[in-house]
Amino acid sequence: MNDRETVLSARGLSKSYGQVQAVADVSFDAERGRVVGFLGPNGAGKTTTLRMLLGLVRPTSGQAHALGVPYRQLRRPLRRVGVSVEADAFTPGRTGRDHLRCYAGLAGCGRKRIAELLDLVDLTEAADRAVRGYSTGMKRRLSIATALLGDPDALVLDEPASGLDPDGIAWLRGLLRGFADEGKTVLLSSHLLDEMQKTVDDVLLINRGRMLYSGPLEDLLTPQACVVRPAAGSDEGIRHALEARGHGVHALADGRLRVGTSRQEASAVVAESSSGAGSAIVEPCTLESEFMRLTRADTAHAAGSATKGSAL
Ligand SMILES: Nc1ncnc2c1ncn2[C@@H]1O[C@H](COP(=O)(O)OP(=O)(O)OP(=O)(O)O)[C@@H](O)[C@H]1O
Repeated sequence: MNDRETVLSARGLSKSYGQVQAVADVSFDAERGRVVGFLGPNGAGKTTTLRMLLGLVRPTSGQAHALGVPYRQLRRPLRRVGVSVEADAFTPGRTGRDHLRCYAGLAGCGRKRIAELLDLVDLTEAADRAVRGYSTGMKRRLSIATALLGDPDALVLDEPASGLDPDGIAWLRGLLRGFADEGKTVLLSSHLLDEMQKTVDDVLLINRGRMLYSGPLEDLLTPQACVVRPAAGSDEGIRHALEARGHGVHALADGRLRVGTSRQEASAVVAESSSGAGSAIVEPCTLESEFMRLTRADTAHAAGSATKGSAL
């Protein structure tokens, strides 16, 4: 197998629910050895796409493949693609250990693997308690253990970090990195952008069901752009100074400005502006800044098109 082997893929995937276009013509490849973050605002279409990939939702059009075939055609799927998409899908009266036992047969593993995984997700002590008494984070850990049971080639995880405490989130980051470093593939959705910036190799960014960006994180975080945080009262002056020099400026949700030039150039413009040096902090782009820039621009574009359409 070569390094750039596609493990999970979508081609022209679309899904409509009546008038709602949940996913529109989405294509991507998640490659071997990569952690791929699937990001987007609420209602963007992430869960619907993951569910189509896993054969849980039938696409209106397009195809999704796991290891070269539709997920439902995989033989021994738990050994190929580990899945955590509904962290609450447990029988409440069953213990954590019994839950894993139910899937162990399908995953082709025995008691030893169950004990190892309970240990890995820090549930050994709680293993013989009913899942109904588990906290949200404990259920999430059990769901992750279930995904890992068959020692699969790939993991598909929908918001795996939600409900985990800070130690748990750091643990998950290490787990996913180690998994990818073994040459396996992770596709995960999350709203925790700082965490995703520390975790992922590639980014899929979706908004209104459409793919806005698909590629390496490092290409998204280009040094040819930066984030300017103006001091109170300086924002208008700094914005005008940057725009007067021909730099594209996008206001982020929290008053910061995402600027299409290097940090060095932005710092020089700030220093020369009427507000003067020290009136703003200039920082590198982050996954959060690029997420906000791309999704806000796309949403504004859609709103503009809708207004134009209704005026006709
Ligand atoms: N079963 C369904 N019936 C009708 N509409 C649906 C259904 N499932 C999803 N949708 C709609 O499809 C769109 C995408 O939803 P989806 O759950 O895929 O988004 P998401 O990106 O996972 O959102 P979140 O970040 O909030 O979990 C939304 O408008 C949602 O209301």
